Amino acid sequence: MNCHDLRLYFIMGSTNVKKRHPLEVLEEALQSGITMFQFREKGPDAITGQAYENFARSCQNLCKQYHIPFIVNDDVELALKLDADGIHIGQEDFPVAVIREKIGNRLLGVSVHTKDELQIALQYEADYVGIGPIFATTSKRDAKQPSGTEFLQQACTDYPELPIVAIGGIDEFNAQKVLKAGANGIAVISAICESVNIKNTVKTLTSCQSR
Ligand SMILES: Cc1ncc(COP(=O)(O)OP(=O)(O)O)c(N)n1
Ligand SMILES: Cc1ncsc1CCOP(=O)(O)O
Ligand SMILES: [Mg+2]
Repeated sequence: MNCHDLRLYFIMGSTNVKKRHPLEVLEEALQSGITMFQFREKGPDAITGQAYENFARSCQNLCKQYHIPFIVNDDVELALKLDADGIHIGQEDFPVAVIREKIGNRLLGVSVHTKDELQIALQYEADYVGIGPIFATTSKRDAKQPSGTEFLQQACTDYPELPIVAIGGIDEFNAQKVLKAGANGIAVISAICESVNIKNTVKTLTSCQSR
C-alpha cells in the first residue's frame, strides 16, 4: 500500500473559488497544513483544453513545493500525462480494475457507498476509500443523499486497516463527529475554498482527533 496521510484532504477546481485566485487559495492551504490535494476540475463552468492542463500543472507544482501528494479526480489520461501521485475515481467512472491496470502502483482512491463497492475497491488494492456525502453538500451537483455516519462507522469497524476518508458537507463544526466515527481523515472543498481565514480553518480541522 502507498504511503499517504488523509488527515486533511483538500479538493479544489477553479469553479470552487469565487473571490480569489484558486492557486492563491491552494498555496495558502498548503502553507497551513493540508495533507493531500485533489485536482477536481468539473462542472459546466470548468476550464478545458490547454488551460485545464496548465492549471493542473500549476497546482501540481505547488503541491511538489510543499511535498503534498497531488491526486487527479476522474481523468486518468491527465494523471498519467502529468505523472500525478494518484487518481480518485467514483462508481460512475471507469471500473476499478481498469484504472488499477492503467496507473500501476500510483495511489488509487475510490468512492464507495456500500459494502459491495468497498469489497471491490479492496480487491483492486485501493489505497484509500472515500465515503460520503456524509452531510449535505453544495459542491457536487450529482451528489447522493447525505448518508450520515452509520455506513462510515461500520466500514471503519469492519476494515480497521483500510484508510478511510469522509467527505461531504464537512466543516469546522462537524468534523469531530466524522472522525469520532472512525475516519482517518476528512476531505473538504467549501470549508477551505469559502473560508475567510484558511490558516485558522486548517488548524481547527487538523486539530480534531481521529481513530
Ligand atoms: C476523497 C474523495 N471522495 C469521494 C469523491 C467523490 O468521487 P465521485 O463519486 O467520483 O464524484 P466526483 O468527485 O467525480 O464528482 C472524491 N472526489 N474524493
Ligand atoms: C466531491 C464530493 N463527493 C461527495 S460530496 C463531494 C463534495 C464535497 O464538497 P464540500 O466539502 O464542499 O461539501
Ligand atoms: Mg468521479
